Amino acid sequence: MTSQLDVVDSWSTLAFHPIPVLYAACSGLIAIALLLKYCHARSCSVRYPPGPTPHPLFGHTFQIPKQHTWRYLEGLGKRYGPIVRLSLAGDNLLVLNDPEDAEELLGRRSHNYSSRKSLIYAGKYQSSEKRLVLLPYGPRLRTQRAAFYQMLQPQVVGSYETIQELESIRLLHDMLTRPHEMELNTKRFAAGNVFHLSYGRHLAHNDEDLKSVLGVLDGFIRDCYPGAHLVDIFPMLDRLPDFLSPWRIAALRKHDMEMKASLRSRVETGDESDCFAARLWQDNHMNHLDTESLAYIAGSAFEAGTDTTAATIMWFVMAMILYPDTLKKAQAEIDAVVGSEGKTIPGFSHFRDLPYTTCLTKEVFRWMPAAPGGFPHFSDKDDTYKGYRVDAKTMVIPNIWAMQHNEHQFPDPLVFNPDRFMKDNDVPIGPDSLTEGHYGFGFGRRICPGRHLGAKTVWIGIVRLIWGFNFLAETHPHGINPECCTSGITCKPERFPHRIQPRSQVHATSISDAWKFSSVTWQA
Ligand code: HEM
Repeated sequence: MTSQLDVVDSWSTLAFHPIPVLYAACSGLIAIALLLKYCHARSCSVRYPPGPTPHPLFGHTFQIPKQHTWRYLEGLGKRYGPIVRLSLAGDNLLVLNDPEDAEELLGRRSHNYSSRKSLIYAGKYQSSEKRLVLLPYGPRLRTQRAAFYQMLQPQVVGSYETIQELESIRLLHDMLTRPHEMELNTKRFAAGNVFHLSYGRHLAHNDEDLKSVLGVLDGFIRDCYPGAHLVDIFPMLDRLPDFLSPWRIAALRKHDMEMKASLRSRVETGDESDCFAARLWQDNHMNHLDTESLAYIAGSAFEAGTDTTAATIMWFVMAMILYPDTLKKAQAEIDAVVGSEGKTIPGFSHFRDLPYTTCLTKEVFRWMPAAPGGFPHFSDKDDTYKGYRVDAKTMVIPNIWAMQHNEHQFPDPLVFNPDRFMKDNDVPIGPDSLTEGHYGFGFGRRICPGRHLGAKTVWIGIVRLIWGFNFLAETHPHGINPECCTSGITCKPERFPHRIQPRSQVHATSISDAWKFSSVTWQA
């Protein structure tokens, strides 16, 4: 009989015998090899999304055009399918041309797709990593967006209507007295609204405030352009000392200037004013934001709200010249509500009586989106989607242009046709509906926090312009081409020949009277 001790002994003898050891080692190696093979097979079955063949060194950097990139990306979508992969200056890009994919990745999977690519020049130094638009996903972004939400949620936005109506009287007056400065008039209107809401006072009449606001804005947009600063392409340049990095000193100087300008506006605003900035400071016991973050929240409203709003109104003017029947139909609708004599200017109280004009506003957002290429989101972790592999740190581009010019959802997409929103239950019921049915305000946790305000600003501007003016082509309308537009984060029409005329002398007098009255109100 074998004792227990013998069994243990025989195991140990067996264990150290060379043949079984060799056997065990071989089986281990075979298992590892099989595992590797399995992993490899798996990684092969999860492939990257399709796209054009990249250059071995530069990827697609020199294939992607800088002008009207969204149209090129739309073309890739038609060729390779709605999800396209590219690489640009060392970054992985995932282009989404279909809203369903954007809603899944940027919406339902937003925990992974809500960051922004970090920018050393504009983000780290110029903004001290506190500028909302550039913040990566995390606690700081959540706090800043919560503060924004407190100020810009639909219920609160209702209380800004008086300011929006006042500022739109200025727009009417500017179009009456300076019809050739359409672009500047729309920018003054857009910036004026956000300035008034943020700091409780209107832009100076001599355009000094406007020029400084637009100057900061243009500079910041340029600083964020891909490739604008070498350090954002080669981050190791950030390790160089200050005396070899003049760009760093320049970025820090811009930061100082921005802080000083914001502080000046804050001092001029005062605590008692009922405006965005004053409320932010008053409610800060809830948000616990430092002074720089507070300054950037108010500043972000300008950066993101001025160009987008102005561009939308410029596209509206072009649409009215190219599609005069839609203008006539909207004028008839407005006249039926406020009278055709030109004595009563329509306002927010008429919203529910103006479904066609409201659909016309939505169609402007769809026809020529102000941010056609979307704002890129940035992913934090590896993911798989529809059998495709999406690496961590991929820049995800929601191509709003392609989504809003999709034949299936929007037949004849290049045609400006407000009736497409007048179908059955789609007739607008409240101001919230302005942001629905199109994708012009982005997606998921980074969706535009100013959309309710921005959409209503555009609406009141459009409704009142339709009420008061006719828009005519200086030459034949065929000379006006919506494809002639700027390229960048926002897209607006290049200068086009146009004439803006009051509909009648009574309309003109009503505008002048309203302007005199509102100037008194402003000074009061
Ligand atoms: C017609 C007007 C406007 C349009 C078309 C528009 C469009 C957009 C779009 C497409 C985005 C990017 C969303 C994304 O990343 O998915 C965005 C972001 C943003 N918008 Fe607007 N916007 C408008 C007006 C405004 C206004 C009036 C404000 C402020 C008062 C504003 C504040 C912002 C801010 C702060 C962001 C950045 C949000 C973030 O990064 O988390 N926008 N907007």
